[in-house]
Amino acid sequence: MMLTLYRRVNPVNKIKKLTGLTRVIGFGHNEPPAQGEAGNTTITQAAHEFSTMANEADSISRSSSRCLSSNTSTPDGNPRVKRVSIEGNIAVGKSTFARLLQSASPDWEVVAEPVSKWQNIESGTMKGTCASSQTAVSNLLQMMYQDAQRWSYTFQTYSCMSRLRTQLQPPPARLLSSEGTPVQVYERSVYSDRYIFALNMFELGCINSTEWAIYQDWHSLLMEQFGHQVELEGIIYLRALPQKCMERLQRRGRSEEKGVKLDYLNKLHIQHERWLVEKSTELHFEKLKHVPVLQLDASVEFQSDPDVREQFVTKVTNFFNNL
Ligand SMILES: Nc1ncnc2c1ncn2[C@@H]1O[C@H](COP(=O)(O)OP(=O)(O)OP(=O)(O)O)[C@@H](O)[C@H]1O
Ligand SMILES: Nc1nc(=O)c2ncn([C@H]3C[C@H](O)[C@@H](CO)O3)c2[nH]1
Repeated sequence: MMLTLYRRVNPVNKIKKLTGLTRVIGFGHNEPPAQGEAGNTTITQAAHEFSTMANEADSISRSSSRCLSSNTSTPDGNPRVKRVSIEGNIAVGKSTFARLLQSASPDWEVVAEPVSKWQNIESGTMKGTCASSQTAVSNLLQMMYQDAQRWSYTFQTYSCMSRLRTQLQPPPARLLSSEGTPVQVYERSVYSDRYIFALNMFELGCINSTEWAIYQDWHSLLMEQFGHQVELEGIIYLRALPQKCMERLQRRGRSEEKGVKLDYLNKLHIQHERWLVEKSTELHFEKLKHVPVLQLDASVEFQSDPDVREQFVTKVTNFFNNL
């Protein structure tokens, strides 16, 4: 019997060959990311083709109502403690803003992005010379920036898993007994993992079509299984132009981000705008399509200006009260 194997042509690879974008995004210090938008539209079309294919069987019906054991519901079925994520480009100021919120009200609990986990993955033990052993530690954030094509898929599996853990953390007792509007605030979410970063890496060719299909498959399964526990009631979008984010990124000087180029921040900015402003990103979770978004101008300097800080806190308070 003869077996015929058909090899599907990966349109992204084909496009990369056509446009010469063989290393669409190399953050490694010897591999600057390609400048300009060459080929991006076509890659985006290919991305859409694949995301449609991978998701036909994947349209999510919300999982049968899984109750939050640690977050009691109001009579209308909504969780007592609201859940909001802060979204925005790299170095736009999410952690800084989160600290401001944390100090503004005891009813708000901020949960940081698990960056330090990505920088310190215990990856086994190394035998030392004199019978001692040392723990080997990998920095996945650095590995991803140095060789995006090799490590992006691995990075997205780990970032998404660690975000899921973060979002599943029960609210602290203080929030459960609050008489105001208690809110758990996450720095980014399982949704930006998919609709900002993983999607962007796919469009850049750093995640191939097989990896993207697999990512979407398990992401949808997890969202379905964890149902209401990972849903958000609101999103705060901190918006600033990529140039401003670049200035802050450089000022912060995180060593892993040395190779990040303005072009990459431009692309991430576009993904945020599509998802949160233009609403043109194809989403697969019904509730997410209707989550209210509070957009704040993050380009203003608020650290040294108490009036600006107060205005931000007032806007956020009103937003939370209306969720
Ligand atoms: N409103 C602001 N005005 C001026 N500088 C700011 C402002 N917000 C943050 N910064 C500075 O910009 C840098 C990046 O801020 P921060 O670490 O809060 O960004 P981030 O969005 O959390 O980053 P990441 O995307 O890596 O998680 C820091 O050096 C911080 O002090
Ligand atoms: N590739 C990729 N996928 C993600 O889901 C993701 N989330 C955050 N980051 C990068 C941005 C900052 O450098 C740093 C801290 O936010 O980590 C990500 N990078």
